[in-house]
Amino acid sequence: MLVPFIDISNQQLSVDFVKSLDLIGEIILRIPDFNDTSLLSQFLEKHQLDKYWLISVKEIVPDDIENIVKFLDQGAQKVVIPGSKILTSDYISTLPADRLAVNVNSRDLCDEELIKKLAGLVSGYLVTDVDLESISGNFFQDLNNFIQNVQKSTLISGLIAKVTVILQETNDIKYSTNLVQHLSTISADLVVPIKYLTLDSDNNLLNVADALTCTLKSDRSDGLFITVVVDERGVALGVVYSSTESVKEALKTRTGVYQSRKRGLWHKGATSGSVQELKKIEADCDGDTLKFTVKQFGTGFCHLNTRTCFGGSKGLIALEETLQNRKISAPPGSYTQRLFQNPDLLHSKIMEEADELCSASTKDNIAWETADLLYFALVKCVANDISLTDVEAHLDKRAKKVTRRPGNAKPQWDVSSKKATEIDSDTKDKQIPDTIKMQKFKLSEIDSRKRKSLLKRPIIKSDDIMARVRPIVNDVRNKGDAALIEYTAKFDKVQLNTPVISAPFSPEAMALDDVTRCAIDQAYDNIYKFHDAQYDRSTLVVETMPGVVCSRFSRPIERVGLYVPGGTAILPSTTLMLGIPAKVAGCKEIIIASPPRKDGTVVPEVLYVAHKVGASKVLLAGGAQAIAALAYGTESVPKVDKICGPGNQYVTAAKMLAQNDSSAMISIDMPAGPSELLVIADNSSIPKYVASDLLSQAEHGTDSQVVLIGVSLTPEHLANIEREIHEQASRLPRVDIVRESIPKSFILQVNNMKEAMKFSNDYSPEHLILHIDEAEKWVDAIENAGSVFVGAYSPESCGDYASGTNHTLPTYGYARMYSGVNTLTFLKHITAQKLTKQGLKDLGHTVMRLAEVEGLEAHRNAVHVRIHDIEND
Ligand SMILES: NC(=O)c1ccc[n+]([C@@H]2O[C@H](COP(=O)([O-])OP(=O)(O)OC[C@H]3O[C@@H](n4cnc5c(N)ncnc54)[C@H](O)[C@@H]3O)[C@@H](O)[C@H]2O)c1
Ligand SMILES: N[C@H](CO)Cc1c[nH]c[nH+]1
Repeated sequence: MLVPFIDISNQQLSVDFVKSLDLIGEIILRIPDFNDTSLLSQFLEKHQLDKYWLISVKEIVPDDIENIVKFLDQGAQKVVIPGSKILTSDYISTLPADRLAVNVNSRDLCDEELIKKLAGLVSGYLVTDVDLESISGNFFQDLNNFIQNVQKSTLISGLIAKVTVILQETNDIKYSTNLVQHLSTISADLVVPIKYLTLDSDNNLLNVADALTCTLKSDRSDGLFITVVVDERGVALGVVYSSTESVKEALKTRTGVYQSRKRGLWHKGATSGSVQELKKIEADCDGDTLKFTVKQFGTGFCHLNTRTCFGGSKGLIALEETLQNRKISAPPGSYTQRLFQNPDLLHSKIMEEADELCSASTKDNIAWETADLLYFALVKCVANDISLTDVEAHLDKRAKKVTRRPGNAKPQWDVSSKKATEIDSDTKDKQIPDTIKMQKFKLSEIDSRKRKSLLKRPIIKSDDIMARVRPIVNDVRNKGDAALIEYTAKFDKVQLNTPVISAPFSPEAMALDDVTRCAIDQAYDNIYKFHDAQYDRSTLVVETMPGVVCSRFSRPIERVGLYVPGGTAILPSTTLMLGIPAKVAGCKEIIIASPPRKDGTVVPEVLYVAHKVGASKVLLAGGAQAIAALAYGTESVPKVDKICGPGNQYVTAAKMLAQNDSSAMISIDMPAGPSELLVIADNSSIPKYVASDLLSQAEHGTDSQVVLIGVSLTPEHLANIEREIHEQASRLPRVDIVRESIPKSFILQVNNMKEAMKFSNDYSPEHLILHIDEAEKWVDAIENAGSVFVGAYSPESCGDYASGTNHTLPTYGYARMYSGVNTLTFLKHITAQKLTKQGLKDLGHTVMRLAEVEGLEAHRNAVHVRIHDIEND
């Protein structure tokens, strides 16, 4: 292996070059004097090295010791000190051995006594004064013996010894990969002054990547090195291949560059934007695998747009990602966003959680409280643009300190000096912090006004929303694509070059793993079957009286725009629910609109479905701006005839505005707003199923509303459902949303099924689930609901994704008069009639009389002129 050597008095160093050298491992820094700390501080400030050893030009004197400790505290990996000093200084010998290295003159290699004495006191050896000639002669054998002795003696103390060799400076010195390889056969590293190193091709200098890879071996026929890629926290992102060429490029650019087996040099992220900043390249213990540590940007490492090739994140990384997303755009009413905006609240919560953690005593409780505290602490970090990696860098830095602080508490926190208050851990454990619960009412105890208010949904301030949406719609109408791009940058924080992707879509952009693709394919087939069955392609023909034949046939709506929400959750399932009926109906042009991801792309699942349903374009925009583009058209978005799909209040308001503007010539499906669910449950219900169903809709948004009607529930049964709600909710990744939506939702206790059904029909829920005995028997009693789920094994999630029914349904009580999206949504019906002479003769007098009643003479005459002819024929 190669160890670069830098004399820090050299002012000419290129910062970029030093940064690249820092990627391959430890660097030895030579400082003029251990007594002078300022030069090193300046150097480190400029170069920010990760791992370095320090050696001084001047002999060490007793006064230097304090500074040596300072250097170690500051982060030096090892300080190189002559053996005589280590053995004679009481203080140095107490410093940790893994932070000390010794310089050994090549003449002393055979001094076994010295090696024995130093064993356990140091972990690094710098063999000096080696001349190039001797390295292939006897000296090599001596060095080999020395290394074996060192390894034996240090092994006992549990240390890993590193032996490095530095050559005497001569004029004609030439460093080669042969020399590096030669030394590596006996586990010695070659120290090379920076002036002999290069990242380019220069025959007189040693290329750093050549020196790094020359000691590696590949067990592959193509000679490539298996390369594990990890993030800064050591989490594996995936496995790729490297060659000497790719390592050269990686070191030069300090980015993730690999060797693709098919396509040659592969600059990771060059096309997807998911680039990597290179942090470290290391070889494994037996030199057949490389490890690249990187900072990953964009959607992630995997081509499937997940963070890693082994799936998404979890634990603290997942929490950090969620918080960072919330900071960019949080759902309305998000608790995390409230914390971002209110430092006082965050301060109080951190203090409160720290206090609760101190009082926690059982394992579960301690874990619970620690999780709470970590959450609030991380909110504070993210609010101030501090990452987990930054926090860990501090921990690592602290771990390098050799001096320890006493660690006593500040007086105001010193509980040992105060009279400790006994905490009854039993009571404490029973208090579940922030219970997530619904409001509760009994039908028999509320008056009609209260009942009416329970039937209402939260009031939407539609004037406010309209006032916000109108200028957006007008802008898009007047300025087209430019306005679309501008609003996407404003609301979605994405800068697009073009707002539209046209079919055929690139296979890479819709690449999915097999499991996801199969799931989508099965859902597609079921939804297709159910929607195809709804399409009656025959013509309806009725002879209303002899000679008068009326008919009706359907035709698809030609151009449709399908809105797929993407604010708080991206919904490929909505793409299925809208795209399939449009395809079944035979719409000629299908355009899908959905807010883009942070990297400006569309989710591959959405694109895959867009491709399956035959969409011609995907519009990368959300909210009112997307609806306006579909309604009026822009340079790149064709105007459509009908817009379908759910969305937030801005989407719904824009749909209503467009529908009311006759110049837009547009129709919409229905006002589909925030998701809602009503569950009717009796004592035969299974509490954990009931709770899971309620939460499945409550997690959609802070404005989602769920209702539980309990039919003569026993107090125990109701308590079990409530406990399940809290416990399951607390484990959800979207608990922040649920914490807002559940308290706005309610449980209503009734005495019998008749009362339950009456309330449900009056409420007209988007989804209705029957968790009751003999559930099918009650289906006949349902008058109003968007979609019904019958019995314990029909979770609403099945209708959301894959059973076959549609999930775009009327909310807000509109189920009273609207149906959910279905195949007919994308069809229009045309009627026709044919009258024979006799038919007209028989019907004509009725028509003429009615026209006379209405005073419409021309109508009457159109019949009269014909009847006159027929009668005079
Ligand atoms: N009823 C149904 O069938 C059904 C199905 C699925 C989803 N939903 C509902 O759809 C909704 C989806 O909402 P969403 O927000 O996640 O996604 P969305 O795609 O509807 O809205 C996101 C867009 O809103 C716009 N926006 C955000 N803040 C804005 C502001 N301050 N001013 C103007 N525009 C702004 C942005 O352009 C953004 O792209 C949820 O309420 C969910 O319950 C309903
Ligand atoms: N439940 C939503 C309709 O209100 C639809 C949906 C999409 N993904 C999951 N659920």
